[in-house]
Amino acid sequence: MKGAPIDQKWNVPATEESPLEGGFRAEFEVTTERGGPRYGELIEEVRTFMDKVRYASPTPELADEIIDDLKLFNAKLDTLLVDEWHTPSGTRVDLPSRGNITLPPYEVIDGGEDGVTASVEFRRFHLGGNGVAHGGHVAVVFDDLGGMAATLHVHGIARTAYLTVNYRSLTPLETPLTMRTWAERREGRKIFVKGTLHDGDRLCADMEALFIQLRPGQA
Ligand SMILES: CCCCCCCCCCCC(=O)SCCNC(=O)CCNC(=O)[C@H](O)C(C)(C)COP(=O)(O)OP(=O)(O)OC[C@H]1O[C@@H](n2cnc3c(N)ncnc32)[C@H](O)[C@@H]1OP(=O)(O)O
Repeated sequence: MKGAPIDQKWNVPATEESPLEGGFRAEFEVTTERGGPRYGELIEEVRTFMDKVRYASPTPELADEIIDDLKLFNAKLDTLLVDEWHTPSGTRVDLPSRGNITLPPYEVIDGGEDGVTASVEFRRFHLGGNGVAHGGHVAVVFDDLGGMAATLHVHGIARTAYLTVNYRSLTPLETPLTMRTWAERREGRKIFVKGTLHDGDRLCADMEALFIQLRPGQA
Protein backbone atom coordinates (compact mmCIF):
# COMPACT_ATOMS: atom_id res chain seq x y z
CA MET A 1 0.00 0.00 0.00
CA LYS A 2 1.44 3.38 -0.94
CA GLY A 3 -0.76 6.40 -1.72
CA ALA A 4 -4.11 5.06 -0.57
CA PRO A 5 -5.71 1.81 0.58
CA ILE A 6 -6.15 0.08 -2.76
CA ASP A 7 -9.01 -2.19 -1.65
CA GLN A 8 -11.39 0.62 -0.65
CA LYS A 9 -14.31 1.67 -2.83
CA TRP A 10 -13.17 5.11 -3.94
CA ASN A 11 -15.20 5.00 -7.10
CA VAL A 12 -18.90 4.42 -6.44
CA PRO A 13 -20.81 4.26 -9.74
CA ALA A 14 -23.48 6.90 -10.30
CA THR A 15 -27.12 5.93 -9.87
CA GLU A 16 -30.35 7.92 -10.26
CA GLU A 17 -30.38 8.50 -6.50
CA SER A 18 -26.72 9.47 -6.50
CA PRO A 19 -25.83 11.02 -9.84
CA LEU A 20 -22.44 12.17 -8.63
CA GLU A 21 -20.18 11.00 -5.84
CA GLY A 22 -20.17 14.37 -4.08
CA GLY A 23 -17.64 16.66 -5.64
CA PHE A 24 -16.13 13.89 -7.71
CA ARG A 25 -17.11 12.87 -11.20
CA ALA A 26 -18.96 9.58 -11.27
CA GLU A 27 -16.50 8.03 -13.69
CA PHE A 28 -13.49 9.01 -11.59
CA GLU A 29 -11.17 6.04 -11.51
CA VAL A 30 -8.13 5.23 -9.46
CA THR A 31 -5.36 3.55 -11.41
CA THR A 32 -2.03 1.84 -11.10
CA GLU A 33 -1.13 2.10 -14.78
CA ARG A 34 -1.78 5.65 -15.98
CA GLY A 35 1.49 7.41 -16.80
CA GLY A 36 3.31 4.13 -17.34
CA PRO A 37 5.54 1.96 -15.17
CA ARG A 38 8.11 4.71 -14.61
CA TYR A 39 5.67 7.48 -13.63
CA GLY A 40 6.69 7.22 -9.96
CA GLU A 41 10.30 7.64 -11.00
CA LEU A 42 9.36 10.75 -13.01
CA ILE A 43 7.63 12.30 -9.98
CA GLU A 44 10.59 11.40 -7.76
CA GLU A 45 12.99 13.02 -10.22
CA VAL A 46 10.91 16.23 -10.16
CA ARG A 47 10.97 16.21 -6.34
CA THR A 48 14.74 15.75 -6.42
CA PHE A 49 14.97 18.70 -8.82
CA MET A 50 12.94 20.83 -6.41
CA ASP A 51 15.21 19.76 -3.53
CA LYS A 52 18.20 20.96 -5.51
CA VAL A 53 16.55 24.19 -6.65
CA ARG A 54 15.75 25.00 -3.01
CA TYR A 55 19.42 24.87 -2.03
CA ALA A 56 21.23 25.77 -5.28
CA SER A 57 22.76 29.15 -5.95
CA PRO A 58 23.23 29.00 -9.74
CA THR A 59 25.43 31.28 -11.76
CA PRO A 60 23.50 33.46 -14.27
CA GLU A 61 24.85 31.22 -17.04
CA LEU A 62 23.63 28.05 -15.35
CA ALA A 63 20.23 29.67 -14.68
CA ASP A 64 19.98 30.50 -18.42
CA GLU A 65 20.84 26.91 -19.33
CA ILE A 66 18.33 25.39 -16.90
CA ILE A 67 15.56 27.76 -18.03
CA ASP A 68 16.11 26.64 -21.64
CA ASP A 69 16.05 22.97 -20.61
CA LEU A 70 12.87 23.48 -18.57
CA LYS A 71 11.16 25.20 -21.51
CA LEU A 72 11.84 22.08 -23.56
CA PHE A 73 10.34 19.83 -20.85
CA ASN A 74 7.28 22.09 -20.53
CA ALA A 75 6.76 22.05 -24.31
CA LYS A 76 6.88 18.24 -24.27
CA LEU A 77 4.25 18.06 -21.52
CA ASP A 78 2.07 20.68 -23.28
CA THR A 79 1.31 18.07 -25.94
CA LEU A 80 -0.12 15.64 -23.35
CA LEU A 81 -2.23 17.72 -20.96
CA VAL A 82 -5.52 16.14 -19.79
CA ASP A 83 -8.14 17.11 -17.20
CA GLU A 84 -7.65 16.45 -13.48
CA TRP A 85 -9.72 13.25 -13.59
CA HIS A 86 -7.39 11.64 -16.09
CA THR A 87 -3.98 12.67 -14.73
CA PRO A 88 -1.87 10.06 -13.00
CA SER A 89 -0.84 12.72 -10.46
CA GLY A 90 -3.40 12.14 -7.71
CA THR A 91 -4.94 8.90 -8.97
CA ARG A 92 -2.01 6.47 -8.89
CA VAL A 93 -2.83 4.69 -5.63
CA ASP A 94 0.28 2.50 -5.93
CA LEU A 95 2.60 5.52 -5.59
CA PRO A 96 3.48 7.71 -2.61
CA SER A 97 0.79 10.39 -2.11
CA ARG A 98 -1.13 8.84 -5.02
CA GLY A 99 1.57 10.21 -7.33
CA ASN A 100 0.45 13.74 -6.44
CA ILE A 101 3.45 15.98 -7.06
CA THR A 102 2.01 18.76 -4.88
CA LEU A 103 1.90 16.64 -1.70
CA PRO A 104 4.82 15.76 0.55
CA PRO A 105 5.42 12.07 -0.18
CA TYR A 106 3.68 9.65 2.19
CA GLU A 107 3.02 5.94 2.12
CA VAL A 108 -0.19 4.65 3.65
CA ILE A 109 0.61 1.74 5.98
CA ASP A 110 -2.95 1.06 7.05
CA GLY A 111 -6.26 2.70 6.22
CA GLY A 112 -9.94 2.01 6.88
CA GLU A 113 -13.02 3.17 8.80
CA ASP A 114 -11.01 3.44 12.02
CA GLY A 115 -8.37 5.74 10.59
CA VAL A 116 -5.22 6.04 8.55
CA THR A 117 -1.58 5.43 9.46
CA ALA A 118 1.05 6.68 7.06
CA SER A 119 4.77 7.17 6.85
CA VAL A 120 5.58 10.69 5.62
CA GLU A 121 8.93 12.19 4.74
CA PHE A 122 9.33 15.91 4.23
CA ARG A 123 11.85 16.73 1.56
CA ARG A 124 14.53 19.39 1.48
CA PHE A 125 12.23 21.63 -0.56
CA HIS A 126 9.71 21.55 2.31
CA LEU A 127 12.14 23.63 4.35
CA GLY A 128 10.58 26.29 6.54
CA GLY A 129 13.71 27.58 8.23
CA ASN A 130 16.58 26.44 10.42
CA GLY A 131 16.63 23.00 8.78
CA VAL A 132 13.08 21.93 9.64
CA ALA A 133 9.75 21.61 7.83
CA HIS A 134 7.51 24.56 6.96
CA GLY A 135 4.34 24.46 9.07
CA GLY A 136 2.17 24.92 6.00
CA HIS A 137 3.50 21.69 4.50
CA VAL A 138 2.72 19.85 7.75
CA ALA A 139 -0.86 21.18 7.51
CA VAL A 140 -1.15 20.02 3.89
CA VAL A 141 -0.45 16.42 4.88
CA PHE A 142 -2.87 16.63 7.83
CA ASP A 143 -5.52 17.94 5.41
CA ASP A 144 -5.00 15.17 2.88
CA LEU A 145 -4.76 12.29 5.37
CA GLY A 146 -7.49 13.81 7.55
CA GLY A 147 -9.68 13.97 4.46
CA MET A 148 -8.80 10.37 3.69
CA ALA A 149 -9.78 9.27 7.22
CA ALA A 150 -13.08 11.17 6.94
CA THR A 151 -13.79 9.70 3.51
CA LEU A 152 -13.04 6.14 4.64
CA HIS A 153 -15.16 6.61 7.77
CA VAL A 154 -18.32 7.67 5.96
CA HIS A 155 -17.64 5.98 2.59
CA GLY A 156 -18.20 9.31 0.86
CA ILE A 157 -16.27 12.38 -0.20
CA ALA A 158 -15.74 15.06 2.44
CA ARG A 159 -14.31 18.55 2.32
CA THR A 160 -12.40 20.47 4.99
CA ALA A 161 -14.45 23.10 6.88
CA TYR A 162 -11.66 23.91 9.35
CA LEU A 163 -8.31 22.49 10.34
CA THR A 164 -6.26 23.49 13.38
CA VAL A 165 -2.65 22.41 13.77
CA ASN A 166 -0.70 22.60 17.02
CA TYR A 167 3.04 22.55 16.39
CA ARG A 168 4.42 20.80 19.49
CA SER A 169 8.08 20.38 18.47
CA LEU A 170 10.25 20.76 15.36
CA THR A 171 9.44 18.56 12.35
CA PRO A 172 12.61 17.25 10.71
CA LEU A 173 13.24 16.94 6.97
CA GLU A 174 14.38 13.73 5.25
CA THR A 175 13.23 11.58 8.18
CA PRO A 176 10.47 8.94 8.09
CA LEU A 177 7.70 10.25 10.35
CA THR A 178 4.41 8.63 11.35
CA MET A 179 1.12 10.39 10.79
CA ARG A 180 -2.14 9.03 12.20
CA THR A 181 -5.57 10.46 11.41
CA TRP A 182 -8.94 9.19 12.58
CA ALA A 183 -12.58 10.21 12.84
CA GLU A 184 -13.25 10.98 16.49
CA ARG A 185 -17.02 11.34 16.05
CA ARG A 186 -19.70 11.99 13.45
CA GLU A 187 -22.80 14.18 13.62
CA GLY A 188 -24.77 13.79 10.40
CA ARG A 189 -22.58 15.14 7.61
CA LYS A 190 -20.05 16.54 10.11
CA ILE A 191 -16.99 14.38 10.71
CA PHE A 192 -14.71 15.49 13.54
CA VAL A 193 -11.20 14.28 12.78
CA LYS A 194 -8.02 14.21 14.85
CA GLY A 195 -4.44 13.52 13.90
CA THR A 196 -0.89 13.25 15.16
CA LEU A 197 2.57 13.46 13.62
CA HIS A 198 5.42 11.69 15.41
CA ASP A 199 9.18 11.44 14.93
CA GLY A 200 9.67 8.14 16.74
CA ASP A 201 8.12 8.73 20.17
CA ARG A 202 8.32 12.51 19.90
CA LEU A 203 5.13 14.37 19.04
CA CYS A 204 5.86 16.97 16.34
CA ALA A 205 2.30 18.18 15.78
CA ASP A 206 -1.33 17.32 16.31
CA MET A 207 -4.50 18.53 14.63
CA GLU A 208 -8.25 18.81 14.94
CA ALA A 209 -10.41 19.27 11.91
CA LEU A 210 -14.00 19.30 10.75
CA PHE A 211 -14.82 17.67 7.43
CA ILE A 212 -18.25 17.92 5.86
CA GLN A 213 -19.52 14.99 3.85
CA LEU A 214 -20.69 16.34 0.51
CA ARG A 215 -24.23 15.73 -0.64
CA PRO A 216 -24.70 13.81 -3.92
CA GLY A 217 -23.98 16.26 -6.70
CA GLN A 218 -22.55 18.93 -4.41
CA ALA A 219 -19.61 20.70 -6.02
C1 LIG B 1 -8.03 8.04 -4.08
C2 LIG B 1 -8.96 9.02 -3.37
C3 LIG B 1 -8.37 9.63 -2.13
C4 LIG B 1 -9.36 10.42 -1.32
C5 LIG B 1 -8.74 11.14 -0.17
C6 LIG B 1 -8.37 12.54 -0.53
C7 LIG B 1 -8.57 13.47 0.59
C8 LIG B 1 -8.30 14.88 0.16
C9 LIG B 1 -8.83 15.82 1.21
C10 LIG B 1 -8.60 17.24 0.80
C11 LIG B 1 -9.58 18.08 1.54
C12 LIG B 1 -9.52 19.49 1.10
O1 LIG B 1 -8.50 20.09 1.03
S1 LIG B 1 -10.98 20.25 0.71
C13 LIG B 1 -10.53 21.88 0.18
C14 LIG B 1 -10.56 22.92 1.30
N1 LIG B 1 -11.95 23.13 1.71
C15 LIG B 1 -12.78 23.87 0.99
O2 LIG B 1 -12.50 24.42 -0.06
C16 LIG B 1 -14.19 23.95 1.56
C17 LIG B 1 -14.89 25.25 1.22
N2 LIG B 1 -16.16 25.26 1.94
C18 LIG B 1 -17.22 24.59 1.43
O3 LIG B 1 -17.19 24.07 0.29
C19 LIG B 1 -18.44 24.53 2.31
O4 LIG B 1 -18.40 25.57 3.26
C20 LIG B 1 -18.54 23.14 3.02
C21 LIG B 1 -18.67 22.02 2.00
C22 LIG B 1 -17.34 22.86 3.93
C23 LIG B 1 -19.80 23.16 3.90
O5 LIG B 1 -20.89 23.66 3.13
P1 LIG B 1 -22.30 22.93 3.11
O6 LIG B 1 -22.14 21.54 2.58
O7 LIG B 1 -23.26 23.84 2.40
O8 LIG B 1 -22.67 22.73 4.62
P2 LIG B 1 -23.22 23.80 5.69
O9 LIG B 1 -24.71 23.64 5.71
O10 LIG B 1 -22.62 25.15 5.50
O11 LIG B 1 -22.60 23.19 7.02
C24 LIG B 1 -22.95 21.88 7.46
C25 LIG B 1 -22.75 21.87 8.97
O12 LIG B 1 -21.37 22.10 9.23
C26 LIG B 1 -21.20 23.30 10.02
N3 LIG B 1 -20.01 24.00 9.56
C27 LIG B 1 -19.67 24.30 8.29
N4 LIG B 1 -18.50 24.94 8.25
C28 LIG B 1 -18.08 25.08 9.52
C29 LIG B 1 -16.93 25.64 10.15
N5 LIG B 1 -15.94 26.21 9.44
N6 LIG B 1 -16.83 25.57 11.48
C30 LIG B 1 -17.81 24.98 12.23
N7 LIG B 1 -18.91 24.42 11.71
C31 LIG B 1 -19.05 24.47 10.38
C32 LIG B 1 -22.48 24.09 9.79
O13 LIG B 1 -22.74 24.96 10.88
C33 LIG B 1 -23.51 22.98 9.68
O14 LIG B 1 -23.78 22.50 10.99
P3 LIG B 1 -25.25 22.03 11.45
O15 LIG B 1 -26.14 23.25 11.31
O16 LIG B 1 -25.64 20.95 10.50
O17 LIG B 1 -25.05 21.57 12.84
